[in-house]
Amino acid sequence: MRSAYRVETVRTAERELMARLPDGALMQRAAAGLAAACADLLGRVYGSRVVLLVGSGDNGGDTLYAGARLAKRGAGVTAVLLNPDRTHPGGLRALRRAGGTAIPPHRADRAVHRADLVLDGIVGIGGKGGLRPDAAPLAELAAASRAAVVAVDLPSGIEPDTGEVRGTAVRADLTVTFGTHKPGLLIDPAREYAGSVRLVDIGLALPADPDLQALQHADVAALLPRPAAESDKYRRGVVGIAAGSARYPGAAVLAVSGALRGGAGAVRYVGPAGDAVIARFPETLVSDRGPKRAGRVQAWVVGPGAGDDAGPVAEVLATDVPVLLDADGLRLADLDAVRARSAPTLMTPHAGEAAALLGTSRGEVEGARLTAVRDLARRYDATVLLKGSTTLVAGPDGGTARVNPTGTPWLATAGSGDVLSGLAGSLLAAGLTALDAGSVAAYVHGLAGRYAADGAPAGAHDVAEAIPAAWRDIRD
Ligand SMILES: NC(=O)C1=CN([C@@H]2O[C@H](COP(=O)(O)OP(=O)(O)OC[C@H]3O[C@@H](n4cnc5c(N)ncnc54)[C@H](O)[C@@H]3O)[C@@H](O)[C@H]2O)[C@@H](O)CC1
Ligand SMILES: Nc1ncnc2c1ncn2[C@@H]1O[C@H](COP(=O)(O)OP(=O)(O)O)[C@@H](O)[C@H]1O
Ligand SMILES: [K+]
Repeated sequence: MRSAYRVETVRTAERELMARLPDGALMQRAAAGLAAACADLLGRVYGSRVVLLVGSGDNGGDTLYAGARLAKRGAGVTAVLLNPDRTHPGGLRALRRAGGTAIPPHRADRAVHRADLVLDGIVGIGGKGGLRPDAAPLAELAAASRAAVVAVDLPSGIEPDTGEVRGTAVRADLTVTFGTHKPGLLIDPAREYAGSVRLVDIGLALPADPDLQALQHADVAALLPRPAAESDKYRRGVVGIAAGSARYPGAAVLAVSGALRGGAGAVRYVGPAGDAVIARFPETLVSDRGPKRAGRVQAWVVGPGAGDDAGPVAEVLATDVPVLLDADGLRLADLDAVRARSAPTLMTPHAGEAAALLGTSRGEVEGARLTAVRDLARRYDATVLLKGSTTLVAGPDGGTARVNPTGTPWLATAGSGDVLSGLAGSLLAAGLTALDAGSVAAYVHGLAGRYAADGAPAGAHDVAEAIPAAWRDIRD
């Protein structure tokens, strides 16, 4: 499990640790880890040209001490001081003692241009909003140089708690972060500014419940349903798919294709696309008499390709089993009916659908995904999986949210969301909680997407066909 904590929590943990350690010890741990990561990146430290962009807080302090360590190993180190009078005094002293030099921002051009490595120590977790006007040009200089850029703790200018980028921010090749990941490092758009992320342990004791978690192979493996010796198809769970329409029969086929590979013992299809479903998947139990009369299921998926027929959506919402609401179903569902449910509801909007539900724009949702997914979960009293370049899952209780670490932009292909909804519905029927079903489905689907595409375009049905390989890979 990879965990991320918001700034307030990090600050508390830092205070507690600092109270037990000699002055400056924590900063030395951070600087040592940072210098080691820079040395790895440089390959050869001796003779390299390193430029430090130094703001007036402790983020600048870390950077100066790391610069001093690199200077001692023979690097030529130049610090650009944004605010010379308020620079971390100990850090600056250490750098000078090690042979480094300091220059004002108006002389930064030439130094950055010639650098092999630029360290961004402008601002860390003390930052708010995009970079200020005096700092923004330094981010632009770093972007224009051929140097590798290492962000110290986080790329200056991003919002650490949310991953929003509201103005100019530094674009890094590598971010060396201290103590714990910050949510923003894992969520687009900020994630893109961070490059690859390396965590340096500084000994923080953090609470049990992080703000954000990314499942990894072992976590997913432990959650995947596995038939026991005495299983039968009903005990493994039956998933009902109420999807497709005369106009969009393919959505039904794709949702079923995901459901058949998601661990339920049987898939029941209800709707007008039964012929298309049976032609492709003869193992499906098909009915056209509506969800209420379809027979017992352990979870429903409703909405993909449903068109404008609100009837099945209302029928499914009135049941007492878990329901996954997707696509047209999101638009057709009555807010009060969702809120009134006693069994779990999992909603799976993409950014456009989330924006429509929240009464905002797609851009707003994509710029502040964590805020959007949490708002929706609270408003609908449901678990929400927000799809896109970063997939997030949040429960209605405001507890730990999940961020999906797998996936590929090749998944942005028509119908791949239908496969995801079938897969997640199947996991719900197999007994996973809504949060686990959503995050496990996103993980497997993201991996299947990578296998299916393998660097070339793939269709949604290819993604469904790659699910068993992804599953096996996770299991092994
Ligand atoms: N507190 C601790 O014990 C430790 C802190 N560490 C470092 O300390 C950092 C936090 O230090 P601080 O609390 O001093 O805060 P920062 O150094 O992150 O930021 C504060 C400085 O940035 C300026 N600033 C704020 N917003 C800005 C913006 N939008 N544009 C430009 N400048 C802006 C402020 O005026 C202030 O001078 C961490 O990110 C980490 O790098 C590490 O040394 C580990 C230990
Ligand atoms: N840029 C992207 N990077 C990674 N995954 C993406 C990206 N864009 C979309 N996806 C994924 O592709 C799938 C598309 O689902 P959706 O938008 O519902 O499409 P459709 O309605 O055509 O099925 C989702 O799993 C989503 O997370
Ligand atoms: K920084």
